[in-house]
Amino acid sequence: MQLHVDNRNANQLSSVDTSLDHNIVYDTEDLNLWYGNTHALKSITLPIYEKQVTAIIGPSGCGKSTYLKTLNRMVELVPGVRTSGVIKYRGQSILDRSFKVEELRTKVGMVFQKPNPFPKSIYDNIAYGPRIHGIKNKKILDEIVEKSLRGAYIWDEVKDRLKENAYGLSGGQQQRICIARCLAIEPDVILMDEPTSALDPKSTLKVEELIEKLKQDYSIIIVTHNMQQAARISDKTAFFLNGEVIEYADTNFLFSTPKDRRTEDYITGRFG
Ligand SMILES: Nc1ncnc2c1ncn2[C@@H]1O[C@H](COP(=O)(O)OP(=O)(O)OP(=O)(O)O)[C@@H](O)[C@H]1O
Repeated sequence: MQLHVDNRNANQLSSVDTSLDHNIVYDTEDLNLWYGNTHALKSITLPIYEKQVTAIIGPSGCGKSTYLKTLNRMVELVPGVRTSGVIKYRGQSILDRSFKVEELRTKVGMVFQKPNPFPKSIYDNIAYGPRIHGIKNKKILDEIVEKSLRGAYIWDEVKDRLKENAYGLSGGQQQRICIARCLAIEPDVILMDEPTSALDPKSTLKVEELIEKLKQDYSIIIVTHNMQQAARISDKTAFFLNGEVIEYADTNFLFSTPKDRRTEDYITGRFG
C-alpha cells in the first residue's frame, strides 16, 4: 500500500501537504472485516483528516461502502459480520463493546445514494433529529430548521413550502433536504455514499458545490464511482481494490502521479 499522507509513515511520504496542520478525525488501524467467509476489508490503515473531503474510490465490490458503514457501525446490522483491528473516532475506539453507538450517531451523519427523505413535511424532516434529542420548543426548532436548510443551500427554494411533503421536491432538492437533515443534529462528520449517483448533472453540480462549502465546518467522507467528482471536490483520495487500500494521497497527487500501477490503470479507465 502506498501511503503518502500519514505522518506516522515518514519514509513513505512523497507528496504531503504539510502547509495545513489538520487533525485526525478518524484513525483506522489494521481493520479487517468479514461477511461470513467473505473477507471484505483487508488490513485497512487510513487516517482521515478533519475539515477535509476524503474520497473513497475503486471498482464495484472493492469494499468502499463497507468501509463507510464501519465508520458509524451500521455494518454490524448485517448478521455474521466480524471485524478485527481498531477504528478511533476522535481518539475513542469505536469498535469496543463498551463504546456507545448512540454517541456516534449524534456526531456522524450519513447521506445515502438515493435521497431518502421521510414521508413528512420538509419542516418535520429537518426537525426529526432535534426532536428525538428532546428539543420541543417551537422557536428553537424553527431556528434549527432554518439554519440547517440555509446550511444546505436550499432555504430559498423551500422557505415558502415548509409544510409540504418532501416527496414533492426534485431528486436533487430531496438530497439537499437529506443533507440539511444531517446538519440539524450538528454533526462532526458527514458520511456520503455515492450521494449524486441518482441525480441529474445540474443537481449533481449543486450537491458538489454544497460539499465544497460544507467542508469549512465538517469532515466529509464520500464514496464515489465518479473519478472526475473525486478529483473536483476532494482533498484526499483513497483507492480501494479487493478490500485493500492500494494508495492514499492528496487528491491532486493521486490523480496526477499515482505511485501504484493499479491506481494508474484504474484512474485511466483500464479497468473498473
Ligand atoms: N450484506 C452483505 N453480506 C455479504 N456480503 C456482502 C454484504 N455487503 C457487501 N458484501 C460483499 O463485500 C464486498 C464489498 O462490498 P461493498 O458493497 O462494500 O463494495 P463497494 O465497493 O461499495 O461496491 P459498489 O461500488 O458496487 O457499491 C463484496 O464482495 C460484497 O459482495
